[in-house]
Amino acid sequence: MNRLIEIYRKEERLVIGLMSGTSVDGIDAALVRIRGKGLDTKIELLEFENFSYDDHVRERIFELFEPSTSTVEKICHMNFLLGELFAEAALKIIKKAHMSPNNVDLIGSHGQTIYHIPQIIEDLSYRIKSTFQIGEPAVIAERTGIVTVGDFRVRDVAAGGDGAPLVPYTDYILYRNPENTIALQNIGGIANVTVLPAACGVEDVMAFDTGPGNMVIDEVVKRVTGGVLKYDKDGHLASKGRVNSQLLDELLKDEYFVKRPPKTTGREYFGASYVDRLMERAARLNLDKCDLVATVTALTAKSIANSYRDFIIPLYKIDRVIISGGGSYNKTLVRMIKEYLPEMEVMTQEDMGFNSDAKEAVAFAILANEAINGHFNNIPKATGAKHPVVMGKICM
Ligand SMILES: Nc1ncnc2c1ncn2[C@@H]1O[C@H](COP(=O)(O)OP(=O)(O)OP(=O)(O)O)[C@@H](O)[C@H]1O
Ligand SMILES: CC(=O)N[C@H]1[C@@H]2OC[C@@H](O2)[C@@H](O)[C@@H]1O[C@H](C)C(=O)O
Repeated sequence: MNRLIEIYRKEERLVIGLMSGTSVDGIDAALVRIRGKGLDTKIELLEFENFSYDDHVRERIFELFEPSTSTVEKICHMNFLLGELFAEAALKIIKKAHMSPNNVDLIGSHGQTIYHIPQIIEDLSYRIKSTFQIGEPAVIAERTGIVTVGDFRVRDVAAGGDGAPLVPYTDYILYRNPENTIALQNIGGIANVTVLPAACGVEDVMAFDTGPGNMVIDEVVKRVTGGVLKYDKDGHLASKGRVNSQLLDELLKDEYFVKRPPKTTGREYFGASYVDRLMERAARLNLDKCDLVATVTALTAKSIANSYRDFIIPLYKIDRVIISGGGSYNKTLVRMIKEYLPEMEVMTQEDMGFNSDAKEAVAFAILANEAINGHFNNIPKATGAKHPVVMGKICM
């Protein structure tokens, strides 16, 4: 029988979700048991691991983000190399679960975003938005023998959306609550929020990127330590510094923070050139290392809090904020968010007994499951798409 029909007919599927985010720390792989579809989806996380990139691979991925260091040859090659690494991650997670590829029905792979242009560019007579994820799903299907769904974002972009954020759809399925309004705040390279009003329908879900998450902090830490540190572990450096309010206020005037949702951003906006300009301003103000790290940590915290005050609180009273992503381990950042939002209960996924790191990989397993069911899996209100679509390209 056609393998796709066989998978389609199953009531329960074993699905692997693969994700590499904007921080480029590694490939998250989650093995999930999924029953049902849409609002009836039930999941059980069976296995999870983050497979770190080695430093050389990470550097080569970073080269692709910058037009000055990227080439078509490097992109062409890395698309296939990452396909191999994603396939390897899938096979390792299967082995860790003491299973074989034959037991697994499906892989949902996000890939690696290397460029994202959510603003409309007028070209010829077309109005073009674009986004680009690599990590060839055909290679994953070939190496694992498992039907692989990849390249999710582009269909939403084709329908007029930003192709992001996509996790709000799975947040809606998994976290909606009849009594409480919940804000799910992810702090990865970029920070994004999903607001699930109490007893919401899918049309009530609000979601957008609030701005930088760890991206600016990581880059500043790399520069002030001469590359010795790659991130501010547990927020240690920031905890020793003092926030410079002059620089913070200047940074918060950025037009991205003023723009109303739906909106998304990425490394093209808050990456290396943004930090070049920021370092120049910091030098003029004579800021020491720890004060600078404290100030950019406050930038993430305050831009999150301001997003709530400007765009969410006028519409909904938030009962609980649940933080996920690597930023939830930065104690200084979490402390600052709590200080800037004193009226809210702020907790982390770990406080709730969940695995914060696995959240996005699990989301791509669910999005793949929806695709196989022919179920719409974007939220037009969050991405700005003109209508719901089924995202994901299927490699048999
Ligand atoms: N113990 C820790 N202390 C401080 N920061 C941490 C810690 N652990 C991870 N991080 C931060 O989290 C980042 C990785 O976060 P995460 O894996 O959620 O990002 P991502 O998924 O790549 O990004 P995105 O969600 O934007 O795609 C690291 O680059 C680092 O800055
Ligand atoms: C284009 C792209 O890769 N965007 C990512 C990025 O990382 C966080 C934020 O910006 C979010 O909008 C999105 O990822 C998550 C997984 C999402 O789509 O929900």
